[in-house]
Formats: sequence, structure tokens, C-alpha cells
Amino acid sequence: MTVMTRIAELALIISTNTEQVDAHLARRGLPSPSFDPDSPAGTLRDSQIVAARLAILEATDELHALMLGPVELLTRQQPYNSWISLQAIVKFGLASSFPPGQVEASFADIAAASSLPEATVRRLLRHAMAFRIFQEPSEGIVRHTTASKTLADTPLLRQWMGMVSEELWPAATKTVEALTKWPGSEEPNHAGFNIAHDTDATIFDEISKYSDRHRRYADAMTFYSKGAGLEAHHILKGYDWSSLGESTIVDVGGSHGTLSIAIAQAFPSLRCVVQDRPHVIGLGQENLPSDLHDRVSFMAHDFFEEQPLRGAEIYTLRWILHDWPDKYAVRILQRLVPALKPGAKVLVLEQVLPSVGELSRYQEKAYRSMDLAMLATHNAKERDMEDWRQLFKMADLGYEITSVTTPKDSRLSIIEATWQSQRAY
Ligand SMILES: C[S@@+](CC[C@H](N)C(=O)[O-])C[C@H]1O[C@@H](n2cnc3c(N)ncnc32)[C@H](O)[C@@H]1O
Repeated sequence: MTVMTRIAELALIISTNTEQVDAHLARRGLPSPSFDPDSPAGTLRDSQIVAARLAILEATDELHALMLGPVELLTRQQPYNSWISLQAIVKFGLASSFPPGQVEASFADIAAASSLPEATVRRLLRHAMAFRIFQEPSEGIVRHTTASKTLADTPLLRQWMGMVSEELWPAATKTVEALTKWPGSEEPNHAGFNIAHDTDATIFDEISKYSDRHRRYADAMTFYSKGAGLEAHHILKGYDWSSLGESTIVDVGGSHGTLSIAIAQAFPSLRCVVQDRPHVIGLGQENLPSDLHDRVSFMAHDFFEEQPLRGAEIYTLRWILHDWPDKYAVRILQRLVPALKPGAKVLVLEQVLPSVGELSRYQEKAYRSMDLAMLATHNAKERDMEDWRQLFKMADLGYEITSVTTPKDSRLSIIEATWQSQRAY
């Protein structure tokens, strides 16, 4: 009997699952995925093909790595400078520089709309084209692909890419320098970010000095929170919000309130108070849908100060504690304690790092990349389940982790800690 090689096995996985995706799209009357700028976005996010799509991505990822071989796996898999063209495209607005309503333009048209020489625009865009962002159907004519068109049409995506390329990428390049300069530090201002941006301030303090940077950061969070596997619907379905009746939820560090807005829209008996730094809540308040004004409110609060809203049923912290080294994350949890009534819940909505072999390499990349992003930006980290247990224990023995749920297809888990005051004393 011939044993199937791994590459043949991978090819079979790809072909079987591709047939499933094709059949699903055909049943729905949807076009097959293409790079054409008119191709609809989002057709592959249907829950019925999530598993098939993931299987294809995992198998192509592994097959690609096997075909590269060891040397090219090290040298070519992740071109270190691919953010140069991306940063330039966003900074100089190159995706939005086409004549109104057009999907094609010349290099000269695009250069005229930016402050760059035509030759530079050509180099930058031809680099991006190699990654299927823009295309050149005939010499000198630039045509959108789905990716460049999506960038042109989605302001929040441009904000996210601007934030990543101008705040996080420089921080990443200085991370090893930071580890060398401050070995074993537990301070949030001892990160690559601090060397790259020449500041002693944490990213939150630094960007608060510039209105464009703090607005961009909050917009980037709004965009990020709608990404595949991170959407609010997982959190809405993954927790029994409807049993809460007429309760109040305090959304600690809630930015522009995307989580609270989703909860309030789905559960009309719930009220949400979004807390964040003063400059952040100002913008959130401005953008709040008018039908939610009576149930979602904003409040300036520094989470390193004692929580002023006592007696709420639930305090949520989404993507808060991963921004802080343990010493500070513990402090944030401790500042909640005076406000907690017996039975109050603290919901931490974060990634739980997988154990070895729990996820495919392809899936694990997202978790490990986020872990290093936290290191680079805040000298902080993602945590596994044991780390989360230890964190609550270090904060106060009154916290008891009462449930941990990872909804299907969600990258975020819901860690519920219930305040059991009698345990502490
Ligand atoms: C990674 S973002 C998460 C935002 C939001 N929870 C979400 O899920 O979209 C971290 C948030 O913490 C806020 N933050 C940072 N330091 C803070 C502090 N000392 N007090 C209150 N909020 C703070 C930031 O302004 C930012 O909105």
C-alpha cells in the first residue's frame, strides 16, 4: 500500500475544502473569490464555510512552508520590509487618489494627487502589486484589486493600517533593543515603543498629546473589534446577558463604546456606562447612535483609581489587561474591588493563549503575534489560562473564576470572575 505523503495529503485537504466553498458560493449565487475590484467583500465569512476556509488556509500555509524549504522559510516567508509600501499607501492616500468613481488611474494621476514623485509612486505600488494590492493590467495603468479598493472605501481600515504602520511597526523594530536595555522589566514604558518614539510615556499617555494619534488609535480599535473571530456577536451569544434583566454594565476602558453599543442594541433592558480617559470618551459620546442616548453613557475614569460606580452587576474589561504587565494588571483588578457587591461579575474578554498543539500553526500565529505586539507596545503580554488564574489570585482572593467560555469560531474568551467577598476575609 502506498503511503500518502504529507504534501499530497495537504493538496487533498485543499481540493476537498475548495469544492465545499465553491459549492456553497454557487448555491448562494455568489461569485468565486477574485482580485477584481468589483468582487464583493465578505462572502467568505459566512458561518457555514468557516471550517472549510480555515482548513484551506491551514493547508496552504503548511504546503507553502514545505515548498519553500528550510532556507527560504527563514529568508523569504516574511519579507521584513513589506510595511514600507503599506505605510506609504496609507500615509500618502495612494488608494484614494484615483479619479472619482474610477477603479483605474495612471501612475502620473496618482502621483499628482499625492506629494510624491511619479517614479517613487511606481516603485511603491509595484511592490504592493506583488502582494496583490493594486494591479497593472497594462504598462503604466494602475487598477484596483479587491484589497486596494477595500482600503480606499473603508476609512476605519485606513486608520488601523496607519496606526499599525506608524505606532506598532516602529515599536516592533526596537523590541529586542528594549529587552537588552531593560532586561526583565515590569514597567509598561520599557518597551520597543518607548525607544522607537523616543518617549518615557506609555503609548496611551504619548498619543493623548496628539488629537490625530489618539483618534486613530480608537478608530483602529473599532475596526479591530469587527475582525474575523473578534466580532461582538460571539460575546453576545457566548454569555447569558438576557438573564440579567434591568442591570448596569460598566465597560472599563471601553474606548468609543463598540462593545457597549453592541450589548445595548441586542438587550434593550441593559444599561452600559463606558469608562475611558477624558479625550477618548469625548469622541465616543459624539458618535453614539441617538437611539442609545438613554442607555449608553460615557464617563471619564482612570482605571488605576478606585472604581466610582459601585454595585453594578457586571464590569467588563475587553483587551485591557493584556496591555499591562502583571503588576499593573493586578492593580486594575484591585481598584475594582471596593465597588463590587457579593455576586458581582468581572468579565475579562481576552484571548487565552492555547496550550502546545491545541491549535494549528496557522491559527497559533494570530495569538503569538498578538503576544509579541503587546511586548513591543506595552512590555505586556497575552496570557494562558493558568496566567489568568494567577492574576486574579494575586489581585484578591475574593475573586473566583466561575466560568471560561470560548464561543465557537471566536478568538476571544469570556472569563467570568464572581466576587465572593467572604472568601477574602
Ligand atoms: C486596547 S484598547 C481596548 C478598548 C476597548 N475595551 C475595546 O474593546 O475596544 C485599551 C483602552 O484602554 C484605555 N486606557 C488606557 N489607560 C487607561 C486608564 N488609565 N484608564 C482608563 N482607560 C485607559 C485606552 O484609552 C483604550 O481605549
